[in-house]
Amino acid sequence: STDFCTKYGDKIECQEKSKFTRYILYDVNPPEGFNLRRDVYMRMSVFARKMQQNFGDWHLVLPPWGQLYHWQSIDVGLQELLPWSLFFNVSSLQQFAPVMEMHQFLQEIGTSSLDLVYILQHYADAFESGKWEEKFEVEPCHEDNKYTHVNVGNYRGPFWGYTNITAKQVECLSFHGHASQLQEVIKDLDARTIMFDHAEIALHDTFGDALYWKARRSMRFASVLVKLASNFRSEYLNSTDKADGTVRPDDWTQETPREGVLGGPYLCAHMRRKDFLWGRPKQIPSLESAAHQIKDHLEKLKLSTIFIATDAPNSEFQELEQHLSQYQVLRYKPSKIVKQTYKDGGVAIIDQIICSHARYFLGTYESTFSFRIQEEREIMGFDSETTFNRLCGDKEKKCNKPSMWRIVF
Ligand SMILES: C[C@@H]1O[C@H](OP(=O)(O)OP(=O)(O)OC[C@H]2O[C@@H](n3cnc4c(=O)[nH]c(N)nc43)[C@H](O)[C@@H]2O)[C@@H](O)[C@H](O)[C@@H]1O
Repeated sequence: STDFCTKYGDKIECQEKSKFTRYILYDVNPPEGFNLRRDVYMRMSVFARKMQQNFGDWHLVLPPWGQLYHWQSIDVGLQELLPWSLFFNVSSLQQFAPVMEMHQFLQEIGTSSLDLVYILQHYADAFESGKWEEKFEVEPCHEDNKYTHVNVGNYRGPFWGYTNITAKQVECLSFHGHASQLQEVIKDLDARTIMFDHAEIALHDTFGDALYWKARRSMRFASVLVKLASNFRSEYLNSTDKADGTVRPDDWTQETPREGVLGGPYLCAHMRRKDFLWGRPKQIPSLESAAHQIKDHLEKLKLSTIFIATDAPNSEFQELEQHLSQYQVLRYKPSKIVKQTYKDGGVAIIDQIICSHARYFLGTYESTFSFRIQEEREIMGFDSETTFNRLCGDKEKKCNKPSMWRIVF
């Protein structure tokens, strides 16, 4: 088979292609938020795992976090080029798929010019034919993009905010199908470093089966965030893993199916506000109505403590507190040092961890932030009735419960 050669000073070393380490990189449509990006990661990790199983030593490079629209705090320093280890346990991820951080990739590869970038795009007629057909093809770009051709074999682009990364070739790839189809796209290429932009266009290979859940279970949070959440639970919510029945093995591969987990003696409501107020006006309750709904649940559950996870400004939180004055209403307020170290993403994860341990969870309609909490509770073994619930809009006639995506081992 073809050899790959690398130049070290004036020496050239060649190796058989199948034995050479090769790298897949990706990025996502800029406006997408943190929790949809986690979903895209799952698709890409399944794809990279299959590449490694079927076609040699392929690795997935974790795209650094940064510049997300929702990360608006100004008192936390730059929220750019953040490694995955700030939020997730990377060794856990590696037990599912061959992933590495960007800084490790840059160290290993010793060059910052990627061989090939594919910008995924939908087929122009993707939603017209109604016929399901997996296909892909290099085509002219349908829309403007942020890659510019500087000179032959040299493109500049966003590249997660790295100004020193460039690409040798950039193509638009019309794509329709599952992430695994990307195997067909690259398996016979000679490129060593291939990036997919707009990776969200590739769909999950399978949704909700054991492999999907393995990828999901491998996404353990960074242990320091778990610790910060545990400290808050024990200090303010009378909640410990031992008492709540949520003790888990450190290693996710050792986790087994569980049922009927109790959870801490509090209700958690994830109250998505901000852009959802105008994006989903019918399904987002007023603060007064949210308080009423929460009260009803507290009474049924005979609980008196409520934890609120929200992106709402403090003034809205205080108004909600007033409507619920006979109960204990809590919100996680990070210390300055926690906020500066773990930033908006880390604080959001701490909120998610606290909610995932509650006796009962109320989410927000179509929020991926709520979906990720639901999955966490499925993994831990909560009864689905305590998990798949949501706040309803003030005038919503038919307030359907969220779809139940039950865990499969
Ligand atoms: C309509 C879509 O909605 C999607 O939002 P949705 O799924 O809720 O969920 P996310 O994609 O996570 O985006 C919401 C972001 O807002 C902050 N946020 C939301 N809720 C909370 C909370 O309870 N606590 C804390 N600390 N932070 C919160 C957090 O930074 C989070 O990543 C957007 O990502 C898409 O771009 C799009 O706008």
